[in-house]
Amino acid sequence: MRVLVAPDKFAGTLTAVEAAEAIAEGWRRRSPGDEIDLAPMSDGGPGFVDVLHAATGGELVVVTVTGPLGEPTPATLLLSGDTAYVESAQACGVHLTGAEGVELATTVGVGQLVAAAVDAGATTVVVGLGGSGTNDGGAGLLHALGATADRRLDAGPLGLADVTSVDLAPARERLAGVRLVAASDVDSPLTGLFGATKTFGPQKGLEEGRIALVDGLLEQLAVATDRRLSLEKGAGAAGGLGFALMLLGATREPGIDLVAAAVDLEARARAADVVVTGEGAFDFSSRSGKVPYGVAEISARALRPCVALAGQVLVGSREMRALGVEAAYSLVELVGEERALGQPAQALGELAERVARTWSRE
Ligand SMILES: Nc1ncnc2c1ncn2[C@@H]1O[C@H](COP(=O)(O)OP(=O)(O)O)[C@@H](O)[C@H]1O
Ligand SMILES: O=C(O)[C@H](O)COP(=O)(O)O
Repeated sequence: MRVLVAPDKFAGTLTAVEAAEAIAEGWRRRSPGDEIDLAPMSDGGPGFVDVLHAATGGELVVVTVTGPLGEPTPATLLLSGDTAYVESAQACGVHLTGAEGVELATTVGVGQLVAAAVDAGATTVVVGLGGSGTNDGGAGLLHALGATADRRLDAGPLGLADVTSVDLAPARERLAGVRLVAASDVDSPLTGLFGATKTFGPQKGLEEGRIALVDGLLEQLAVATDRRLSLEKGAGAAGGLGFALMLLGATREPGIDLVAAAVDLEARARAADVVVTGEGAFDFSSRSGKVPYGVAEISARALRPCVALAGQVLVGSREMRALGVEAAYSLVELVGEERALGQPAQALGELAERVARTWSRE
């Protein structure tokens, strides 16, 4: 039988490519006759450029940008015809900010990446969003592309305090003739109960007691620019980078859909008998545009069952089936947290071997 293996990264332990290989390796141990098709995935977060490059080729160009806390940081553009793909996490990822950085961390480097793509001749720039350690409403990106304001746009959310006017014209001019796409992994609005700060601030190290203040600063940015756009789905992706890109005319596309189209996932799902997806933590946030949910949806369209392998499974079976996933299997449950985190590839292989016992017909 044929198995399509299409996982996301397991954040902090395995890239999507490593996860796919580990699953395949374990599956083959149990069912060596099965044909395995590897399709590592991304939803716009870490791995976005690698996964697209592996699937579609193109030229990789390394540039040095300003990291979220000001340090020089290498990042890679993928140039494919007149389209450039950039991954915001490379320039402002949570791995670059540390626990206390978020209030001062900036997305300047993401703006520099976009500028480098335009300078390289791209007329479409697709910005992958997700896995960020910043929460500046994308103000740094606006700054890097030439926008000005009566407060600092390049000093994280705290720099925005009492901002009342932002001149976007120079940034819009810089991008004249360029189509911008925000490939987002979540559909949160910029602010409020379901906004970037409240939902994703804590995972970036923002203290509970600071959420209202930082959310208020992003609200000031919205009022000074375009409050209506701040309510759009995806405006809150990557700490509000989605919003800043929309201010510059970007259209929003779920990153998972974009990657799935690039790797021709639906046709590959049709050619398979079962689809295996996965990610570090399979939780309810997986619902909003994350890889397992997107892969499950595509599998359903292809009339194929989809199962998920995850570091931790944090949804009940009813929610899981609502997500279109037939069964979800947990690394931590099989081997315990220490081994799951310490030997992730081996542990994932073992889990895949078990899952093949149930799902392989061999
Ligand atoms: N090998 C692993 N074993 C157990 N849990 C893991 C493993 N790798 C990652 N995780 C968990 O997954 C979390 C990250 O979730 P993930 O779904 O990969 O990314 P995100 O939700 O940021 O897109 C980590 O904080 C960790 O708790
Ligand atoms: O804030 C972000 O970077 C994302 O849009 C949500 O974060 P996650 O993809 O790391 O969960």
